Amino acid sequence: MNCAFYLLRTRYQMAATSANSLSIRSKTRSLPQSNPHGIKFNSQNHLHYNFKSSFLGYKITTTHQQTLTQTQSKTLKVNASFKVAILGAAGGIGQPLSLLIKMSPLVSDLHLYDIANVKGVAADLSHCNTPSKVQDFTGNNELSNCLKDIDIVVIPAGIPRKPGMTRDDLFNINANIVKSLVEAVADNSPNAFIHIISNPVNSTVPIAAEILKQKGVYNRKKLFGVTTLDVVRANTFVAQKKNLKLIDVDVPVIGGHAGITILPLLSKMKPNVSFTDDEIEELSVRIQNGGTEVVEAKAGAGSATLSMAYAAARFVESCLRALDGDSDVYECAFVESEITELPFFASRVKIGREGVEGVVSSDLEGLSEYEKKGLEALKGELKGSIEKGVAFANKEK
Ligand SMILES: NC(=O)c1ccc[n+]([C@@H]2O[C@H](COP(=O)([O-])OP(=O)(O)OC[C@H]3O[C@@H](n4cnc5c(N)ncnc54)[C@H](O)[C@@H]3O)[C@@H](O)[C@H]2O)c1
Ligand SMILES: O=C(O)C[C@H](O)C(=O)O
Repeated sequence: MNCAFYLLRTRYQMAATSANSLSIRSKTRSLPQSNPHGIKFNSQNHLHYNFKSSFLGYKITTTHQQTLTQTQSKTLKVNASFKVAILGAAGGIGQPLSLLIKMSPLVSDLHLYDIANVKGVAADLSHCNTPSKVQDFTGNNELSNCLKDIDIVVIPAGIPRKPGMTRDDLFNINANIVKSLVEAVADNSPNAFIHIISNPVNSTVPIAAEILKQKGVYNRKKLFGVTTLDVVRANTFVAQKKNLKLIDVDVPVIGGHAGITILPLLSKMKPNVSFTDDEIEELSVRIQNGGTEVVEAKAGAGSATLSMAYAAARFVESCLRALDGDSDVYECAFVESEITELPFFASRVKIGREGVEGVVSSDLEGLSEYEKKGLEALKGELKGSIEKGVAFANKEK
């Protein structure tokens, strides 16, 4: 099975640390390490790497890399020891995401939960000869079993947009779905990393935080709004526009995940590329409207599912690497943050075994005039969405 996934790997130096908030400043920064790769599973479930590369960007240790350089081909034993649960696994995102996570060599157990049609999805997926054991769960009675001893919970449950809708139009239905699922996560896997995909992310993440607080198990380091798709889109659109090798392109995207709250930082991208003002405007608007572009093309049949599954799988894989002890994992995510005056903000974060170890605060320094204006313009909308989520979670306490 050959797949092409990309690893974003950057190096930063920790500048200041405190118990609750780390600030990371970029000092030396390598280009993204994005290696297309070939991977095979043999009959013992050992992985056979064809190149100096790995599944979904799983980073091979230096020792392994040296060995691989010498032999060009080597069988590695990878410890499949992490348990992942997907809530909303039978949906448009849930199904391809489940497949991508089923391919991960780091996952021992894959728990699929949905209110409908999940049995067939799990039966189908379970025939793939990759390490993880797949189990299906449905209905409230099975949710707690689904969530026992889970390391990462991914939540794509909820309704998608139709043309003409904003993400905020999904609030009334999805807020309740996220609330009830996060309550179950709090009761059954309070130490898990939680990845929220359900829109509107700018509100559903604050809802999740409030629910976890009410349950007395909130750990700000382990709650993530998944904004990886914005980065994936930015990398793709910029590489196309400037005729760059995709493997080299790394565009940080900050703020939130809706309209103007999505702020790509073209001045901070790698490689260092110059843009005309028109190019900056055109690219920024396209990245901000990427979701709408797909919603309109699907013409009522939903929103991005395949690219979202790809992006979410990349984020899960990064967190698995962090849990597995990789100390060099950076991704953009919407997290509780002190990088601005807003309580939640998407930026690059360093992820470790215990979750967010710090935010890359230097990304907000030295912004272009266009980015500075964009940053100020997004704050009002993002603040409103965060407050709406917090108010919802606390209204019936
Ligand atoms: N964060 C992002 O970048 C991003 C990108 C794309 C889509 N999304 C959002 O992801 C969500 C899902 O999109 P989709 O296209 O997969 O939708 P979908 O309708 O295809 O799938 C949603 C799934 O959730 C299930 N579900 C509903 N209520 C549930 C509950 N209480 N418990 C468990 N499962 C439940 C449904 O049965 C369905 O299988 C939407 O809210 C969409 O806006 C976010
Ligand atoms: O646009 C949407 O509604 C789905 C998602 O948030 C996206 O960015 O594709």
